[in-house]
Amino acid sequence: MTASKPREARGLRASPPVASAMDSTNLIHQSHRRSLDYGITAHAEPDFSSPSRGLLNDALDENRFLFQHAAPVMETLYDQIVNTHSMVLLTSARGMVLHSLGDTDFLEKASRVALTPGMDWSEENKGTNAIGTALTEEEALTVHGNQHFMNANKVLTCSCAPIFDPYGQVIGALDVTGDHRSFHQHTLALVRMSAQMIENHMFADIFPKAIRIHFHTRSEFLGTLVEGIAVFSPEGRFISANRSAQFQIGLPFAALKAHTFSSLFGIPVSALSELFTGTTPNPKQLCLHNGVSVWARVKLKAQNAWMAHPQDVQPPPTPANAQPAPLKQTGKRMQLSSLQYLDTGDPQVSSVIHKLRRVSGRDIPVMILGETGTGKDLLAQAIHGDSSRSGQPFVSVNCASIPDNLIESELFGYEEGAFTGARKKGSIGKILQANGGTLFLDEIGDMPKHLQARLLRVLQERKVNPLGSTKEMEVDVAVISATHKNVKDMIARGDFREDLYYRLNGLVVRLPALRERTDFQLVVQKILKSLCENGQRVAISLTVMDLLRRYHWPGNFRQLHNLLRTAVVMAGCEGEILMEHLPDDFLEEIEHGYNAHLPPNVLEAIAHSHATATPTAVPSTPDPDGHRLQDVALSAMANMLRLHKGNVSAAAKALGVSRNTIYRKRDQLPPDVLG
Ligand SMILES: Nc1ncnc2c1ncn2[C@@H]1O[C@H](COP(=O)(O)OP(=O)(O)OP(=O)(O)O)[C@@H](O)[C@H]1O
Repeated sequence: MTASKPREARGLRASPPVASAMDSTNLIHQSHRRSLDYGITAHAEPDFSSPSRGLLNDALDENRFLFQHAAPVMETLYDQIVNTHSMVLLTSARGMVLHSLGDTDFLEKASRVALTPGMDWSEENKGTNAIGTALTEEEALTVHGNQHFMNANKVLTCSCAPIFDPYGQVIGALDVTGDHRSFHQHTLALVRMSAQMIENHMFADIFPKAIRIHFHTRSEFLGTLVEGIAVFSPEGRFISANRSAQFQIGLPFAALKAHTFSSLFGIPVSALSELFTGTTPNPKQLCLHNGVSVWARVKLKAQNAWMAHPQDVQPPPTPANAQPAPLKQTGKRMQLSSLQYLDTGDPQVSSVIHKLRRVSGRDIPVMILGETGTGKDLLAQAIHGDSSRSGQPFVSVNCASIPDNLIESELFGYEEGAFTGARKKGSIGKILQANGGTLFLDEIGDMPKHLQARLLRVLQERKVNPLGSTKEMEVDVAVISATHKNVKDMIARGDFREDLYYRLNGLVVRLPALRERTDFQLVVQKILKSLCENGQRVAISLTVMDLLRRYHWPGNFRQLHNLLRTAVVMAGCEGEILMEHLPDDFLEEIEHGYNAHLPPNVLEAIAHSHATATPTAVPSTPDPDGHRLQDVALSAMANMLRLHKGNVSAAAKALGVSRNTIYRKRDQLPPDVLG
């Protein structure tokens, strides 16, 4: 077992701790002393006996979270060092190899065995070596050739970085080991960056329901490895921060625990939803408590919760003709794919997902059509999440929200001093930020005509030419675009370039409006679940569900989310959503005209909820069209009573309401109808 240093002892560093050359010599010295203390002798044969399968399986089970986040990063790291006679290893916090990637041909047979899963590289077992020593010291370091304690390991060069979980505990190590003749001084930097990437991925996953703020003094570093990430409870209590966040805020983890969102960022946490609307809104400038100005992007619980817990999501009912949803294989562990979360049984959505899966990885540009709030942005993120580019950036550009005069520089970037007001060091622009990953062009229908030709050139030639620069830069991005506009009409009017349209529309998919979906009820249940903590689930009355199902939802999911969020607050997470828990403006809208298709029992319930919610305000001022809901309900009752010659039971039965409902309204009904 490795001795764990208290987190604060490591001080404030923006990236994983790494030992300087001098420190490194000291560390190796100390490690040699420890190796002697462990009773290891340099010339002894290391223990390379096969580990028990059970032990390895237990370790894999115990480290599933680490493995899941590290495996994709290991692949990327291996791509960088391929052909260098090296291997990438992931170990547990105790130094057991969990996973290895690479070709062992460069090694003697014994060393080959040493790098297989199950082998123990703790200092106690192998003396000084990069894995064991990095885990003991909680520092990234290289142990090269003769620096190894055991003679048998002196043929190796190893660079290793510890991996910390979001609570500051070392949970494993990432290592590149190779033939000592193939030593490269950049290897350690690569390993450190990869370890940081794993840590950031874990951050994103471990606090799905919290508020996550990503920030950096330079906006172009948002979404990169060096961004600060801090996590707060919905009430603004500090939960965790990565190393870069601690560095930028200037406080260690222990001191941060006494802080809140507002004490660190100067604004109340409640202001965030106003400030950061949309799923990938533009970064905003905030001022830290120490006066440093940072660019920030925020992930709020409600935006992500829906997709956060695959284990919470029941598998959708699979339509008879649909193929079984694919599972992503990550080493031993199977994961549901992001697209799968969105497949909740509506046949139109299932067909969209089916088509998207077929083109996945084929470099075919996807265009998503759909009304506002139908989930285009979420779908784009899911496509990226399921693609081989998922470890790379997903960069979203909302062409409608950037002023015309800024969109060019936002997209293509600019060189220092390219125009008045340009930032000192220039900006790389969104297209280059997305390099290797996915560029999501939201509201593409709003792209100014004069920039369409430039965008087309980038997509055709895969090169970007930042403003004010003579250099062209190669770029590799998957492109997803979205719009709620009818692009074909725009082409006919000459507002959108046809050639750009054909470049973007490799596969066109349309998301149905919420009112068209057949899985409405399931979707409501899932959203409700995501709005409550700790597995609590608020119930919803049949009448309310009926009303929601019949409503036309012009704002689609966005509107439904907002409505349910309010209703859950009103009803409480252990309660039941009744009519009186719905927002007044929604009920008013229904009263004022959207009641044509509502059955009487729903109308009655609405009237009743108003009566209970605002007893004194019932039929004060009728609306201009004279269609107050109260009036509609009363006249329906009066008509039915006339039809049944004053027989209350028969009228109530025909209306689908109780007799008491009619009796309660007796005073407001015309006297002749009750017989
Ligand atoms: N299938 C879904 N189930 C539950 N919530 C969803 C679903 N799709 C989208 N949402 C939620 O609805 C909101 C709007 O989604 P999104 O931004 O993806 O829509 P959009 O079509 O891109 O909107 P716009 O056209 O206005 O940009 C978000 O809060 C998102 O989390």
